[in-house]
Amino acid sequence: MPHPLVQTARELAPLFASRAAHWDSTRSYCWSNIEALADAGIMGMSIPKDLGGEGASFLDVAMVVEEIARVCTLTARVVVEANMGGISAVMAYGTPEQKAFCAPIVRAGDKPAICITEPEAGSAATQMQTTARKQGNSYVLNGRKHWITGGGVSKLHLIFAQVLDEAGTPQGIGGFIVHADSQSGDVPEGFAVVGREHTMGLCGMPEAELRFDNLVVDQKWLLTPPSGLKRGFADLMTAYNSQRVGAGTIALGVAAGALDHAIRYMGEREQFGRPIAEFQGLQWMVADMDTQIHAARHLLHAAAQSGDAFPDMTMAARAKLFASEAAIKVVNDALQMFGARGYSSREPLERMYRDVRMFTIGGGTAQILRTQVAGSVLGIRVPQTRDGYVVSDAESRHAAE
Ligand SMILES: CC(C)(COP(=O)(O)OP(=O)(O)OC[C@H]1O[C@@H](n2cnc3c(N)ncnc32)[C@H](O)[C@@H]1OP(=O)(O)O)[C@@H](O)C(=O)NCCC(=O)NCCSC(=O)CCS(=O)O
Ligand SMILES: Cc1cc2nc3c(=O)[nH]c(=O)nc-3n(C[C@H](O)[C@H](O)[C@H](O)COP(=O)(O)OP(=O)(O)OC[C@H]3O[C@@H](n4cnc5c(N)ncnc54)[C@H](O)[C@@H]3O)c2cc1C
Repeated sequence: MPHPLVQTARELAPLFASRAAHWDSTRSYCWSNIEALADAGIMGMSIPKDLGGEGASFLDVAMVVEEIARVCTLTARVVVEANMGGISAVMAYGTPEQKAFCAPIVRAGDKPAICITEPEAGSAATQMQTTARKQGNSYVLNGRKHWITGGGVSKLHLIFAQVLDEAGTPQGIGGFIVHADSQSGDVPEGFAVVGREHTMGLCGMPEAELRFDNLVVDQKWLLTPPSGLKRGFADLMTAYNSQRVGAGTIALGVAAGALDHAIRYMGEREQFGRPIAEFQGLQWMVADMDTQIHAARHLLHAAAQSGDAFPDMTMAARAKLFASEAAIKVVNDALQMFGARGYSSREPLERMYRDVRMFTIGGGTAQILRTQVAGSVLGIRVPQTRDGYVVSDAESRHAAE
């Protein structure tokens, strides 16, 4: 039985569809859609009921995301970040104070920003240079983050940093909850949004560069992962697996929306005196598109339900990898079915094509996800640095005997 908010999302879809081209052409954030999402209870629907949320599962969220992504990729990304990734990490690992602080902000319409990537640390995220050095009861953050979705519009930020003790000795990677509202100017000293990318697609979403110059954060805002800071990165990425499922689901939704448009046009457009739906060349394309969409949905739903508190790493990687590559192909084929009309902004296909291209890049590239799946299937560690090593489970058992 789908969560009632799935039906609500379906009902909101025509409104979001009517506005999608506007956000894209004006490169503006979808504030009015967010108001509708917050009123409906979709912002923070995954937050537990005792903290004011709906207690919805990641599968529930995924089903809502697909409905919205069919018509507006931008709004779907907001829904993902308001329910998965950073906020889900806070809800799982946070102190009562951290949870009580963040939950109402998200329920009221904030999409938290997750700040992992840096100019010199993209795929190699563990090589991040941002530091958080202990000083009394605070941490002092210094560094830069790049490609931060929502930088300048998000209020909550989960900033990944190398944690140092007072002597400067590395303790591991931790996440810091920082409230900075650039819209109202309520920004802590030392926090700055220093640039915005001019992107190919998803144009209404700021992709920003942030800089921290001696940003002082009280120690109570350090999100301490359950295994401690030494394995902090692994725990934070475990929570991030939910967002990988979310990102894959956006790609799925865009593909499903593109197929809807293709089916419509195949019935409308006539050539050689008959609807183009009668040509077998296009019928077989439709069959392949439909098959890819169904396969992606099965993988994503299985991933959403896997793991304990969060989706299993391999299931999430496999599902996002498949869904993002399939979606790019499906949207490309849908655009092809429109002929020249697909290349024009009279139809949403050109926007969907630009939007969907991002999903084999953001959230772990297709190459990185393949490496993670391969490591898991082969049962080996697959470090990517030159001085890395590969030790199979069998070898390590042998060494231990
Ligand atoms: C993980 C990588 C950064 C590779 O780095 P390393 O080779 O240094 O690290 P590993 O040894 O592979 O991993 C260290 C440690 O963490 C565990 N780990 C890694 N990934 C996960 C995961 N997804 N889930 C759970 N645990 C994870 C790993 O098992 C190790 O633990 P042990 O030592 O074994 O105990 C690199 O592979 C990588 O993932 N790069 C991509 C970075 C990324 O995804 N960035 C996303 C930024 S946010 C974003 O893009 C938003 C876009 S969106 O719209 O969602
Ligand atoms: C629209 C968008 C939104 C984003 N939002 C966020 C966000 O909110 N927060 C955030 O922290 N980050 C965000 N990112 C950043 C994203 O996570 C990174 O772009 C991604 O992790 C890849 O890093 P990179 O771009 O530096 O590419 P690089 O790591 O420099 O990779 C360049 C190329 O080399 C390949 N490559 C790298 N290492 C290997 C390897 N070991 N094996 C094989 N191939 C390899 C990559 O696959 C890629 O093709 C976003 C990115 C985009 C495009």
